Amino acid sequence: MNKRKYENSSNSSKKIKIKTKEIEDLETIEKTLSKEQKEIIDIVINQKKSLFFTGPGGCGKSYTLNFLIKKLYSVYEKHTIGVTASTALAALNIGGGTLHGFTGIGIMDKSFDDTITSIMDKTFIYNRLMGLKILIIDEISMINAETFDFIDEITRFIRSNDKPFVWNLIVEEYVYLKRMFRQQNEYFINGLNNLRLGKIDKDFLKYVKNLDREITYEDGCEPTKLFSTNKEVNICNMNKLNDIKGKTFMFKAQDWSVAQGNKSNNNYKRSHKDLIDWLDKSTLAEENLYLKIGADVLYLWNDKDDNRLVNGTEGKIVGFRSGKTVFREGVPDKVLSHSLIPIVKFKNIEEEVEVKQEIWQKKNNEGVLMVTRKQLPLKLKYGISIHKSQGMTIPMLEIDCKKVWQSEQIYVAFSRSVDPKNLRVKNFRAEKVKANEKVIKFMNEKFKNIF
Ligand SMILES: Nc1ncnc2c1ncn2[C@@H]1O[C@H](COP(=O)(O)OP(=O)(O)OP(=O)(O)O)[C@@H](O)[C@H]1O
Repeated sequence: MNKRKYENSSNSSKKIKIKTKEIEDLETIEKTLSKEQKEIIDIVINQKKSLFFTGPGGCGKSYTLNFLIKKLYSVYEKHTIGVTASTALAALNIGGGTLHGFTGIGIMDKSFDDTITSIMDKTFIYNRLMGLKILIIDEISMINAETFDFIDEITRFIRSNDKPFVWNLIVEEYVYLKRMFRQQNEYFINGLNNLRLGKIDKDFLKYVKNLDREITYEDGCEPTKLFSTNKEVNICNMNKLNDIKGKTFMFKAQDWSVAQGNKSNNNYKRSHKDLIDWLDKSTLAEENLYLKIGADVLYLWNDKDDNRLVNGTEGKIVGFRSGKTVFREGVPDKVLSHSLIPIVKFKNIEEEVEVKQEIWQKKNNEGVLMVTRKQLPLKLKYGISIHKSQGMTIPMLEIDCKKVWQSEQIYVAFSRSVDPKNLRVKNFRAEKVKANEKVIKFMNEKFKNIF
C-alpha cells in the first residue's frame, strides 16, 4: 500500500517508532476492553490457564483474540505460540494457519504411524510442536472430536508427554462474553439471541418481515447485500457496476501453483485448477476483479504499517494512476488495466490511498508452498456471500434469504448488522430458523444456563 503523502514525513528511526507505537496501541486497546474481555486476558497472561471463550456475533471475540495474540507476542517468544483456526478464512483473520496444517495432520488421510513419520521428516513441523507452549484455535466449533483426539495422540507421542490434550481435561476456565458491541438495540439483540437458538416468536417474525422496505442512505451510499450463493453475489456486483458511468477495468490475478507448467514435476497429484479452486475458497481476493471510478470497495488486507487500513475497511475508487498521469474521470480506451493503480478514498482515512497488489499463499500440511495469488486487496462491496461475511461488521446491510440452504446462515447474516434501521431483510421465512440441540445443551452446561 502506498499512501499519497501530501505532507512532509520523516522516516528516521522508523523501526523504533513502530515498536513504541505497538506498545502504545496495546495500551490504548487494553483500556477499551470490557470486564469480561479483560478477564480473558488475565486468565491467559497472568493466571496462565487454558480457557474456552465464546459469545454471540458482535460481542468482540475477534477483537479480544487479536488483542490477546498481540499481548502473547509481547510476553512469549513468537515460535512458542500456535495461532490457528479451523478454516483458512478464519485463520487469515487472525494472521495464523489452519489447525490441520499447523499440527501436521493434514486432511487426516494417513494412519497414526504414517502421520508421525511425515511429521518427523518435516523438521519445521516437528520443531513447531516441540516448542509449542500456547495453542490458539479460533472457530473451534468446526473441529470434531475425532480430529481433536487425533491431534492429542500425535502431539503427546511427538512430545513424549503423557499429559492429555483432551478437551474436557485441558480447558480450565469458560468465559461467555455477554456485552454486545456491534449492536445497541436491545429488542434486536434479544431477537438475534433467539434466532441463534433456532427460536423466533410471532412478534419478532412480524418485526423482521417489516424490515423488508426501501432505505435511503445518507450521501447516496449503497448497502452491502448478503446472499447465500456465489451466483447471486456475482450478478449483484456486475449489475451495480453497470449502473455506474464510465469504463470498467478487469484486473486479472496472477495465479501460480506447483502444478503449473512442467507437469512431470508435480508430485502432489492436484491439478492447477484444483489448487486455484482451493485458494479461491479461502480468500476474498478475486481471480477477476472488476473496478471502475465511482465503485464502492472493501479493503481485504491488514496493513502492517497502518492500523487504520484493515480487512473490511470501506472506500470508493476515486481515480486511477498510470505512470505519472492521474485519471479522475474518464480513462482513455488505449490505457490498459495492468498499468493502472487504483486510488481509493477510504471512509476513515483523510488522505487518498494508492492500493498495490498483495500476495495470498497456501501451503500444504508439509509446509510446501502450493499456490499463490497476486491481486489487488480490493473487492466490490455491493454483494458478498454470507459464508465470506463471517466476522464482518456491516453498517448498511441488505440480506436476501431467498436461497438460504443452511439454518446457521440466517443468524450469521443478521448478526453482521449494526443497527436494524440500516438493515433490509428480503425473502425471510421462519421455517429456515433452526439450531442444534446438542450445542444448546453444551452451552447451558458450560455456562450455567445462559440460554
Ligand atoms: N472492547 C471493545 N471496545 C470497542 N469496540 C469493540 C470492543 N470489542 C469489540 N468491539 C467492536 O465490536 C465489533 C464486533 O467485534 P468482533 O468482530 O470482535 O465481534 P465477534 O464476536 O468476533 O463477531 P463475529 O462472531 O460476528 O465474528 C467490532 O467493530 C469491534 O471493533
